[in-house]
Amino acid sequence: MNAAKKTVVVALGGNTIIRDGQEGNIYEQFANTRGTLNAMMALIQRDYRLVITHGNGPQVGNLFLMVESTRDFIPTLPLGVCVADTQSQIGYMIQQSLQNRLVREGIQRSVMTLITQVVVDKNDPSLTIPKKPIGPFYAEDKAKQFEQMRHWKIIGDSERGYRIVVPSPAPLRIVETPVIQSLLEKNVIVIAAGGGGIPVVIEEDRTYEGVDVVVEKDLTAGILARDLGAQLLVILTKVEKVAINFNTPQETTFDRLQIHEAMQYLEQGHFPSTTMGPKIWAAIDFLKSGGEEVIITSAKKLPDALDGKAGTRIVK
Ligand SMILES: NC(=O)OP(=O)(O)O
Repeated sequence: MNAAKKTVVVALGGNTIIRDGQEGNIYEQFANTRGTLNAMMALIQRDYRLVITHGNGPQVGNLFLMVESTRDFIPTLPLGVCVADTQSQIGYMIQQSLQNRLVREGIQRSVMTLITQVVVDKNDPSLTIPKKPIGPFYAEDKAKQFEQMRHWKIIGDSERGYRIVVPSPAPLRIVETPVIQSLLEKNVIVIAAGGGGIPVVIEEDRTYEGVDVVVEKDLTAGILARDLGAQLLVILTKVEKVAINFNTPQETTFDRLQIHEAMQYLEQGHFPSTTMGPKIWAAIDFLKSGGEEVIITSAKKLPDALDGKAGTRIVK
């Protein structure tokens, strides 16, 4: 093992892979996945030990709708299993896309997707409170129709429409952390804890049992980075920089934020709980537990952000 090598955990939003205005079919998802590879290559070229994690909000919502629409003919799948399903599906897209890019560039480095479980607290009240948006955005009338007919809880999400919400407890730890660590020591690029991790609780006899929730991937990325002793956490999203008064004439973006400033803006309500909020929480927790630096930016801007020419850096 090269002791000087630094570890980075990079988190891709599920909506980087299914984009606004697209149908979201698998060909679009593969193309969007390939569109993030320059960002991954920028980290590989800087010789980091690399862990990639990703969201699954749009994908797990679509799968949930597929399961619901066939429930009269085919046995249903619980939400936790839908998370497992999307973790492997998106992991496969990233793994194969990155392997092909490495082959084309003549770089010999293995890539592996790991089925990864995340422990949540059995007594967390959030296990039964729907708050995490998944799946497509609906117009208000369609959303109301779903609420009445299907008894799903639906909320307005980021002024772009209405989405189904599901419970989303806080992640505590990743079950497979030691395996990820040993793969990193062998210089394998690991895709892990996708979709926030497959949520499990620990039973009295220390066994794991799946639960039907979707964990926030930014929070999982933060604890994954913390527990791996990573130096850098990168959160890739739709915007280039963190902003306050977002989408208003007073919008102000940041090149650099200190923890106390990020905390202050969070408390002032600048970062919504379904978009930038979890990214800022993850950044603060990671830095407080030993991380060196967090970069929040878009996949396109990451190469520049690594050189300090784009994105927002959050530091201690
Ligand atoms: N699981 C999760 O947080 O996914 P998104 O980032 O796509 O919402």
